Amino acid sequence: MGKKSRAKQSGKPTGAAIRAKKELLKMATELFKLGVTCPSRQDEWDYYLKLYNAVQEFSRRQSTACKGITPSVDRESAVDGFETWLKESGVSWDKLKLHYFGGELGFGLVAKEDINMKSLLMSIPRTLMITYEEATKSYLDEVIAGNEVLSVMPNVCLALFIHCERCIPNSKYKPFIDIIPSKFNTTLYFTPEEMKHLKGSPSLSTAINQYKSIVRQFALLYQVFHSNHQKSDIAKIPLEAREAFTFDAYRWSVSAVTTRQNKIPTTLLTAYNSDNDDDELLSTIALIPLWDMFNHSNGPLSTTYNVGGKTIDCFAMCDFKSGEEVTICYGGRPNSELLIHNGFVVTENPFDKVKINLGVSPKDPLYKKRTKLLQRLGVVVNGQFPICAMDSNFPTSPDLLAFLRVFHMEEDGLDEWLEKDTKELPALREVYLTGPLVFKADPKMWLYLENRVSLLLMGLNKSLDGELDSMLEDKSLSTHAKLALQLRGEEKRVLTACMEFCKQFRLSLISEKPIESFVNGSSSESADVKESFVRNKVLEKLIKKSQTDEPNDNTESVQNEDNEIIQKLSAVDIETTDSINTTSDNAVVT
Ligand SMILES: C[S@@+](CC[C@H](N)C(=O)[O-])C[C@H]1O[C@@H](n2cnc3c(N)ncnc32)[C@H](O)[C@@H]1O
Repeated sequence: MGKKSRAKQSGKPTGAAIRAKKELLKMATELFKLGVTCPSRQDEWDYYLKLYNAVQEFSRRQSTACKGITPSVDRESAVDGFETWLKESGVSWDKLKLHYFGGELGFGLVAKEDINMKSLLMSIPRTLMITYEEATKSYLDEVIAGNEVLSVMPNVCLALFIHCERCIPNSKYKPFIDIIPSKFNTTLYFTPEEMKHLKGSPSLSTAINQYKSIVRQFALLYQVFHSNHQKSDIAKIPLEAREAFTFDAYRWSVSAVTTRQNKIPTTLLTAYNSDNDDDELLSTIALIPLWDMFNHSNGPLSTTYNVGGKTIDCFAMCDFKSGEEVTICYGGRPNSELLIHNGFVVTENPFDKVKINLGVSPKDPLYKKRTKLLQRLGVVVNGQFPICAMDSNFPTSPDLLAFLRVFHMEEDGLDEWLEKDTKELPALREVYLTGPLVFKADPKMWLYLENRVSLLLMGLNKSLDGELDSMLEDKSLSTHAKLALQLRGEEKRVLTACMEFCKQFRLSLISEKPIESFVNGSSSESADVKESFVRNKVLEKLIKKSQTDEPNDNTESVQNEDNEIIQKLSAVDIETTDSINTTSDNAVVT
């Protein structure tokens, strides 16, 4: 008998298997290095393709070298087992039944009878939930405590714990895990062909950053599992979970967390002062069976945590007719977050926001003074500011207004505001200003924002060409591609409304009171002419730029232009924190 077959028979790894594992470990190190790279905005698409291909290559090698596979269960056949498990655990949900809607929605809950607003729909005991606290008390305890990433990232721990429980055949959570979808529509599941439909949207960078974070976490955890598997903290993690730790398995658990997790109070609650309003200290994250089968629609939050009974209690957020789908509200999330973390987009979402990058250039001669005033206002000098859907409010946030006003101040204005008492500073955050506080530069500020937003719109419109509806009906496009297009369509709606608001607001400012200093000694009529000249000049340059660049963030290279206004159109690269950015404040009111 040869060496190879003897090794096979004894169950010991062969030389080839050892070499393959070493090779994978080396590749994981490279993947990690690639995952910590920070590409510039211009390079991010190429970077994403490189990272995506590296992950594909890793997965291909891993699937031939390793025997571990994560179990995959058909959801519909898991329903009976799930319902029996709920019944045996004493969960009562008599007014509802599970229903499979198919398509994007998957499962949901339907009313078995007419339901009145505020009636109790279900109570789920804490003992059935998969929580971060449970993970820290499990076979993962030592590795969580000893690893610098895991010890500070509960959502990563929860994802890892779910992965492990999914691999353990006799897990107590098996009936729950079996009913979770086997695939998701989060952007982690997008191919580059699908992701490319996000080009032009500011959400592309966020989606790429999210992908990058998850690759980095995967590569790190792979190394932890495989570089020293004899260490006691690693050895106690079930072998089947370590063997089946693939990128596909990790993105599944991450997506299970981001689409289904919620905050509940920590069991350490009594250890803290109950007056403490630091939410982070008081809450932990959990996957809540059955409650996580509710789909989302807008409405009031209607779930509470019952401290005495240790249950989450969910109440009807409105009346529902028998046979109607019963939904809850996941909270006020913008569409870009909904797509990236939850895998869906809401049409005319009143909580929608589109982020724009703004920053004061260090080359600005007034950089120090602007920075000082922004710091006094508690507003970032370089950062992302949201443009909000007009449905519920103004498109601008108070911070954005304050930033823009400081950004447009002349030196004497900056000096004046720097001398003011802190109590007076909030005026800079107001949309409407009256009396002596009217800012001379406000029309210029609204024009700037209008230009900045029209620039984003130009990027969004590229390849959308006003034909969104027909594109969404195109049967050759995948669900993911359509979700990306839908997101861009919604972002376009938000930005168009904002642009119109800026224009109307500026015109009303100019028409009510000609502002002399807006342009040198001019009347409001010549101010308009000058404005439109400047605007056209800005747009002309930006169009030129957007024709040669990736349309993601069109402002970056105009930073060095000599035109005063163009010079101010600066953009910054913001690295998102290392996180799996989970759904957090969905609906449990603690
Ligand atoms: C907490 S789960 C709800 C149950 C889920 N439908 C299932 O089949 O397991 C959240 C997921 O449901 C889907 N979903 C929820 N509300 C939706 C909506 N309004 N439109 C489209 N999909 C929705 C999304 O895929 C989301 O990630």
